Amino acid sequence: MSSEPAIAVSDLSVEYPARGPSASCVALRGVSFRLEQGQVLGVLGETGSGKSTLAQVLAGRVLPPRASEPGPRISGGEASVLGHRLRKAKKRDLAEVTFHVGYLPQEAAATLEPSLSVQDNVALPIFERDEHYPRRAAGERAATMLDTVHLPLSVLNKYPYELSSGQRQRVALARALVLGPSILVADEPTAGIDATVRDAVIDLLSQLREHKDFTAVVVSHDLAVLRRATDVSLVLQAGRPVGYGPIEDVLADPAHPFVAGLARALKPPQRRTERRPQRAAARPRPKENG
Ligand SMILES: Nc1ncnc2c1ncn2[C@@H]1O[C@H](COP(=O)(O)OP(=O)(O)OP(=O)(O)O)[C@@H](O)[C@H]1O
Repeated sequence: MSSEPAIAVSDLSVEYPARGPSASCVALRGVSFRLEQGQVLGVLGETGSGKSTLAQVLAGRVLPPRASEPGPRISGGEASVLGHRLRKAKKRDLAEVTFHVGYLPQEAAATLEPSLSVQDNVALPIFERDEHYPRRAAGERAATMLDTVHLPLSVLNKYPYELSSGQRQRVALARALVLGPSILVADEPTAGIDATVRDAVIDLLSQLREHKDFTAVVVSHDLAVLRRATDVSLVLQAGRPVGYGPIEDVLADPAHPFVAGLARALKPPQRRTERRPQRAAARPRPKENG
C-alpha cells in the first residue's frame, strides 16, 4: 500500500476571480491538512466560510490556469489529490481527478437530469467518459449502485420527479459513486431532507466508512453526520481554519471563539448546580447625565 496521503493541502488559498462588475473574492486562506487513505474528513463552519469552495476544489472542480470561465482558482499554496497537484493542473489532469473523486454537490437531488430515468441518471458519468460504453453493462452497474445506497431496483425505470426527496438524494449519491471513486466529496449530504431519510443517509455514510479503503470529505453542519461518519473535522471561519481534530476534541477544547460558540450551541443545557459568575448588573450603575 502506498504511503501517499489521499489529500494533502498546504497553506491553500482560493479565490473567485473578478468578473464583470463583481470584484474578486478570496474564499479560502491558509488552509492546511492531510487526509490519509481510509479516513473521512468533516468540514464545518458558518455560512460563507468556504466549505463548498473547498469541496469543489478537492473534487477537481477548480479552474485551470488562465481559464476564463467562472469558478474557484487556487491563488496560493497547493492542494494535491491522489498525487495530482491542482494549482497548475491542466484540463487533462483535472479530468483524471474528477474521474477518481466522486462529487455529491450541495442540493445534489436537484442536479439530477429530469428527462432521464434513474438508471440513466446513475449511469450518466459513465457515458460522459465513454459514449460507446455498452448500455447493458452500464445498466448493471447502475443497478449495483442502487443496491449500495439501499434503493429497490423498482426505481431504476422511474424518473426523478416520481421519487421522494430522500430517494433522489440517494440516487445522486449512487451517481457520485458509480465510477468507483477513490475519494467521495459530499457537500451537505443530509441538508434539506426529512429526519427519517436523513438517518438513512447517515447510516449509509457510516456503513461506507466501515470499508477500510473509503476516503471522503463530508461538508456538514449536522453533528450526527460528523460524529458517526467522520474521523477528523476541520472548522472554517471566513475562509480560515479555526479548528481541527476529531469532532469531540474540537468541541471540547475550542481554541477559537467561533468553535466555542458552536460547542455551546451543540451542547445539551448545563446543569443548574454550576456557580454562576457574579452579574455585572448587580453593581450600582453610575447615574447618567441629562
Ligand atoms: N461562484 C462564485 N463566485 C464568486 N464568489 C463566490 C462564488 N461561490 C462562492 N463565493 C463566495 O466565496 C465565499 C465562500 O463561499 P462558499 O459557498 O464556499 O461558503 P460555504 O461555507 O459553503 O457557505 P454555505 O454554508 O452558505 O453553503 C463566500 O464569500 C461566497 O460569497
